[in-house]
Amino acid sequence: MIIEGGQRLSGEVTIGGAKNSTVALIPAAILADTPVRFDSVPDILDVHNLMVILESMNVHSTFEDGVMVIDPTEIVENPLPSRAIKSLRASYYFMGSLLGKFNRSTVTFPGGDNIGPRPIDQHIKGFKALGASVSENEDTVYITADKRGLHGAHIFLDVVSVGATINVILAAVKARGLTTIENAAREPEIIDLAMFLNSMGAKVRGAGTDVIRVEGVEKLVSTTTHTIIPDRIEAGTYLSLAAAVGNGITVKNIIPEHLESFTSKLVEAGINIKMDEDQVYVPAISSISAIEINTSPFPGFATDLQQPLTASLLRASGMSVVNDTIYPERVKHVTELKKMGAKIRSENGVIYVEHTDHLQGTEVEAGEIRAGACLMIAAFMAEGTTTITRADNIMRGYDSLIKKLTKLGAKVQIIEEPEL
Ligand SMILES: CC(=O)N[C@H]1[C@@H](OP(=O)(O)OP(=O)(O)OC[C@H]2O[C@@H](n3ccc(=O)[nH]c3=O)[C@H](O)[C@@H]2O)O[C@H](CO)[C@@H](O)[C@@H]1O
Ligand SMILES: C=C(OP(=O)(O)O)C(=O)O
Repeated sequence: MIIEGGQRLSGEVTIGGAKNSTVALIPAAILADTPVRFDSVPDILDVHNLMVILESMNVHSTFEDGVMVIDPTEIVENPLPSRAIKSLRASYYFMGSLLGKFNRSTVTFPGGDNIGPRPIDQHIKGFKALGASVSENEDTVYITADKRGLHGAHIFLDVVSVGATINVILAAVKARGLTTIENAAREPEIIDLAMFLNSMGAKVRGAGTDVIRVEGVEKLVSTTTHTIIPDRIEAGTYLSLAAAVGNGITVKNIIPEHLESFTSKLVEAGINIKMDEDQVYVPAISSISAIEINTSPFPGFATDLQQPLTASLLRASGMSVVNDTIYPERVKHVTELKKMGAKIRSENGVIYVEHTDHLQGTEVEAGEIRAGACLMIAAFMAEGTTTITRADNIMRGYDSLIKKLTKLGAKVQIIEEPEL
């Protein structure tokens, strides 16, 4: 990705469907006994890779103008394509959905972002509680239920995990009896998944609270289109961009409640945002105050938004402190920002951001999706040209990115499209 820095950006940007919902909804779709239809599907690399995985199971899908139709009625059990599986962390949701569908699943341990260790012990604990046996061989996980299939169970998650909460819901939705998940994650994407499953006849209650009850049903029949919620992380990224280089930017199609921990930090930094029912306006900013950020599970400040906002904080007077308690090793952006001249350092997982007058365009690497988003914002702040390598990491999760940025007046291009 090549970016010419130094211009102020302005205008409107419309947020797409949430990546972290979509990557759970697509694996969930194979549980259905009918075709399913989603709209507001983001045009991102993760979605195209998930379509490759579906096709390998003879599940045909189409994707046009944000509408995706998935037909799982002819699904067959096949080995999953390891390159596509390893391209995104969320392919681990096929563990839960294949287990729910066929009473067994074999999934290569997925990749995902380079953000530090990403254990799945809580997912495995949940599958075992539902009656499955689990074994691992190198990078493959084999999960099998006995002939009677999965049964409901009481599961207390030892850590608040989005991934484990979703995987247990997927496995439990067709299991015999009642499953109770305690200490469940409360992210909006979990509510979105529950709404989709319930629209097909599932009985998932309590999503959005820390106790979720799933009563197993035999059939899931889709009769409506499920509209995916707006991406709060994409919205937060454009809001960070607006704080960094905006000359008046409106971010449209948001759910303000999903962004409260983030927008309250903007307010704390002295940014005079104007919040409406489903959009937020950020005026041109003359000064930003230093702030402290601690990430935590929803409704706390999202781990996925510490990096984009860190770039904007280089403008702040004084020293900001960013502490990612979810993924303390998620500091890939720090060394790259330094190459651009940023006064920033990380010590024991805590990032210290000092006011930086001048950033210089250079070559930097997007080590993971949100580190990439941070570098993109820094590139717009910098003088001269910045080349971001491994930009495929950014394209994993930002809908129609080049089109949206160009509309705001950005000079940005991708010179080599990522391969599927
Ligand atoms: C709670 C939280 O902020 N979750 C974020 C996390 O979700 P993601 O689903 O990746 O991560 P989890 O919510 O599952 O993990 C949260 C924490 O629990 C730990 N853990 C998780 C599963 C497990 O079996 N064992 C275990 O110890 C993880 O190492 C991590 O420290 O990253 C995603 C991608 O950036 C974000 O969209 C999510 O909002
Ligand atoms: C880390 C992220 O994605 P994933 O969990 O898909 O790797 C993210 O969305 O910031």
